[in-house]
Amino acid sequence: MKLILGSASPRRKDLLAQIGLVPDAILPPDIDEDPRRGELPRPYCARIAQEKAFAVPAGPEDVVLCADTTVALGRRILGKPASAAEAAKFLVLLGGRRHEVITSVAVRKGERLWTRDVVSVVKFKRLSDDELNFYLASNEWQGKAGGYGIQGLAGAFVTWMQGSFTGVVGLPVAETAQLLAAAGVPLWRQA
Ligand SMILES: Cc1cn([C@H]2C[C@H](O)[C@@H](COP(=O)(O)OP(=O)(O)OP(=O)(O)O)O2)c(=O)[nH]c1=O
Repeated sequence: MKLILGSASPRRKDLLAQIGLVPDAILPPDIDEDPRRGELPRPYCARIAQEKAFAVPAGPEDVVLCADTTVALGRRILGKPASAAEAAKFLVLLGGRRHEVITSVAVRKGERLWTRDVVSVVKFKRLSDDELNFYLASNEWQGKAGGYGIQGLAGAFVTWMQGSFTGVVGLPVAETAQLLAAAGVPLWRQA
């Protein structure tokens, strides 16, 4: 049995290491992440995590771990911004209000699938022009859902949150440990 992390995200690798797990292989999936017309954030996020899990090549006894993180403002999905201008638009939308961060985790062994959606709520302060420009210049918005990373400079914008901090960063470690245990991955074993 091999543990395969199906993710190009360095955060997911680090969060897995936080619970003492080093994958035998890292095989990032390549799937179409465009939302379907009218698709709501949570079903979208769950669908993408599952599609990622089935897109990773693995043997019948191997365990594949994939996740997707989606920022949702009401029914609206804020994905990874394609440009600084789009990141600016997202950050202005997020300023002064609450939004949801959903991370869906999918663990697959052969045809069996274990899944979990972890929903957190994050509140941003209203951003001044200086804060916005400083943040955009940092480039920390790149490759992150909603155009920010709570674990970096944007942590200073977060006045309140409820849920799973590790979930917001990309892999909710408590729920992931449960799913992996269900799939038979040995956890809490002395080296
Ligand atoms: C909201 C938020 C997201 N993110 C990141 C986590 C994810 O890496 C990224 C959302 O994109 P994802 O599509 O979930 O993941 P990814 O493209 O980085 O990697 P892969 O699909 O190969 O697993 O946003 C943070 O790092 N901090 C945050 O506060």
